[in-house]
Amino acid sequence: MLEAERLTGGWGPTIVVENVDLNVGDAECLAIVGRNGVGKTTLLELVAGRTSAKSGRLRLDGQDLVPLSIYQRARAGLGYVPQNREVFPTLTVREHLSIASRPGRWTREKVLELLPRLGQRLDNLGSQLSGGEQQMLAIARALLGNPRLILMDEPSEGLAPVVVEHLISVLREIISDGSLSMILVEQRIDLALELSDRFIIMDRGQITYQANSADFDLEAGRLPELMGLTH
Ligand SMILES: Nc1ncnc2c1ncn2[C@@H]1O[C@H](COP(=O)(O)OP(=O)(O)OP(=O)(O)O)[C@@H](O)[C@H]1O
Repeated sequence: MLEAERLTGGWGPTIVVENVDLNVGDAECLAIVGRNGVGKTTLLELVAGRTSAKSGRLRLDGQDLVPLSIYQRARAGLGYVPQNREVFPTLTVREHLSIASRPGRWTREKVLELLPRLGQRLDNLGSQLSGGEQQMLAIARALLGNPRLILMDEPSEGLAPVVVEHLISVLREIISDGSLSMILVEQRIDLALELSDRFIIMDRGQITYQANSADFDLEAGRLPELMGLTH
């Protein structure tokens, strides 16, 4: 459903992501892991249209995304849960949810069933939410747009262990629902492998390794070397 071919881009004149080939299938979860600063967020931002590609091809269900704006890409079926969550401090939870809503399988009722805590916070402002609640709101907002593909940037970052446990079960439910595909950028490798079908390792803007998540033996201890942490 998503196909990137030799995707290259970055910020201003700086190339951060170079010649990346990426394929995500229907209802597939692809995890992206790698050291800090290797370009994982930039890759998601290139897909979402928050920065433009210098070269390469990018298609969603056969539709060329390259000429489309951020909003057109959202309408074409891309959802985004950004690393900094982008919750508006002066809008209520209810307002966040109604702005995001587009018709489809993920209705407000279905989303609040998955995230009941948000249902109790509907009249609270974004600024009154905990970090975990803000993350759940960012996920709820993306789901309500009824995307074909959801891009998740480090959802577990900064969350307390008990909240991460809840997040894992929420992400598992979203994936097993089978209605969308996911690209998950995640620092927690154990979590990335547990949730994804396949994973890729990025280093310095390029894909340096990929494998099926279920086949990868974390205990074998090859990861630091594969991630370029040993030199
Ligand atoms: N919005 C932005 N504007 C300008 N430069 C950016 C922006 N986002 C990232 N960069 C730069 O792109 C390079 C790659 O960073 P990026 O955030 O894509 O890596 P990452 O692998 O996601 O790292 P992290 O795990 O720390 O989030 C860095 O040099 C960073 O400073």
